[in-house]
Amino acid sequence: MTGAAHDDFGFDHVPETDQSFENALAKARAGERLTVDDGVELITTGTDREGIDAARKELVLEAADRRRAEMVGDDVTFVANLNNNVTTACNTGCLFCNFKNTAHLFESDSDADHGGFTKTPAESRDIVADAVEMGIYEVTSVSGLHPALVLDEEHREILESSDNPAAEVNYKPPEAYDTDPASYAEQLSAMSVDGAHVHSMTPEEASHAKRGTDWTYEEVYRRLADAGLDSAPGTAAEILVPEVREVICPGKIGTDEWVAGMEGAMKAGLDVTATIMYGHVETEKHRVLHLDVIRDLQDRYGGITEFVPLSFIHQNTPLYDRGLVTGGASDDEDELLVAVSRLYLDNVEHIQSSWVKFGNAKALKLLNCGADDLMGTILSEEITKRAGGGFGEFRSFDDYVDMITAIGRRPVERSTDYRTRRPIDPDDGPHGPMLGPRADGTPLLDGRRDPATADD
Ligand SMILES: C[S@@+](CC[C@H](N)C(=O)[O-])C[C@H]1O[C@@H](n2cnc3c(N)ncnc32)[C@H](O)[C@@H]1O
Ligand SMILES: Nc1c(NC[C@H](O)[C@H](O)[C@H](O)CO)[nH]c(=O)[nH]c1=O
Ligand SMILES: N[C@@H](Cc1ccc(O)cc1)C(=O)O
Ligand code: SF4
Repeated sequence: MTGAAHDDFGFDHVPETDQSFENALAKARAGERLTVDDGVELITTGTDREGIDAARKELVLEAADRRRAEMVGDDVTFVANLNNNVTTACNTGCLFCNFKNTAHLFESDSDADHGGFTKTPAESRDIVADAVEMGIYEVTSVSGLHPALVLDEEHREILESSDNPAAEVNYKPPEAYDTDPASYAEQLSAMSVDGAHVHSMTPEEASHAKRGTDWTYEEVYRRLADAGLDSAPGTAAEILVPEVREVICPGKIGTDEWVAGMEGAMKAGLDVTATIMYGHVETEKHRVLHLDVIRDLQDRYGGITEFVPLSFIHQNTPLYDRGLVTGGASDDEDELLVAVSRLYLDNVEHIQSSWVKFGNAKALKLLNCGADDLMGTILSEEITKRAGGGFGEFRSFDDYVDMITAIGRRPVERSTDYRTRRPIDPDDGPHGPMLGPRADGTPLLDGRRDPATADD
């Protein structure tokens, strides 16, 4: 359990099972498909005891580490990428998020100093072009749901012909704002510099790109793919159980809609990732129910390239300010979440360990608890930083090689879809990217270290 008094929320889903820890562990070791009850036993280290049992935890971590080695071997992958968030303007009001700024503050007649930003497509293109020149393979772009953002001009016409667009569909024309973000199509096309892989449009953003129309998610993602989208991030997942979403993100799309969005992306031929954002008000049962939604989706479509555990960063968030939580997940909880993700998601190959959320030391530890991927260089970070995280905004290739070889594993540069992989010889430095459209092995950051990372 995390820093929340679960009783306060009156949740229906509590960690009680008809299974024993020993049975669940035996099934996990044998590679049998786990039930929700099995998952709950493993993630709690047994519902027959209060708190986490240290010896049992080690057994779960060991089983997950072994499963990781069998499924994907000992390589640790990472991608040369850039985060380019287009705008922080958002009215959705998620209580775990401090990335957003209320959209009316961006209007031309507001003189409030909101501290956020909106980029034009030309600005996005320049930022991405610089990073592509440095050698990145992928640009990841996730943003607030700016009321002026539309899928394309046809979408804008539909929204502008609505009688009361602001109230009905969260649309305001670009003229109302200081900066015009243009359309998703224009932003995606601007970021497709020299064929860089564009990883963007979460199901929440796709829902925004579809508002006020009768388009299906598949059609929305097809249009976005035509504009330059290559794969979609499965964020906005948070915890895919309605009673948790009601507390932490009542303004967001529901569980079924999130699944429909992901299905639409996969039907449109795109790869997707899947995430969990945990360590706030949810119980261990909710975590496992979430894994069950992801495993079921992957059984049906098979397009999920990786699962990304995002540990809640609490410091500057409404959930913490309002006393709904007193902190985030403990180290034990992070380790067990990663391990049980590996054991439960028998159909997802890659589990990501995020240095942004965990810091270097814990991110490396998690590579021995079931994870096999260490994310990307990202070069810029806003979501965690604004929430109060302190693990910096980038990692260089030399950082990656040092970290991964320090735990006795082999560093491998990957493409977003993991199909292209380049093992790196640690002795042949300095190291730089080779897979991006303009990459030639020159160090991305010529030996720079992120000041925020010192010795975490
Ligand atoms: C900030 S949103 C941007 C994209 C889009 N607005 C959406 O909600 O999908 C992307 C994701 O960041 C994650 N996130 C936001 N605040 C966080 C926090 N305080 N700690 C950990 N993850 C967070 C959530 O999982 C969220 O879905
Ligand atoms: N886990 C975090 C990520 N993960 C996404 C990766 O950087 C990459 O885009 C993906 O693996 C597809 O190749 N990104 C963040 O900015 N912060 C994280 O915590
Ligand atoms: N946006 C997420 C990270 C993320 C991005 C892309 C992904 O495919 C997965 C996760 C965060 O920083 O919290
Ligand atoms: S998580 Fe996304 S949708 Fe929710 S408030 Fe933050 S930016 Fe907006």
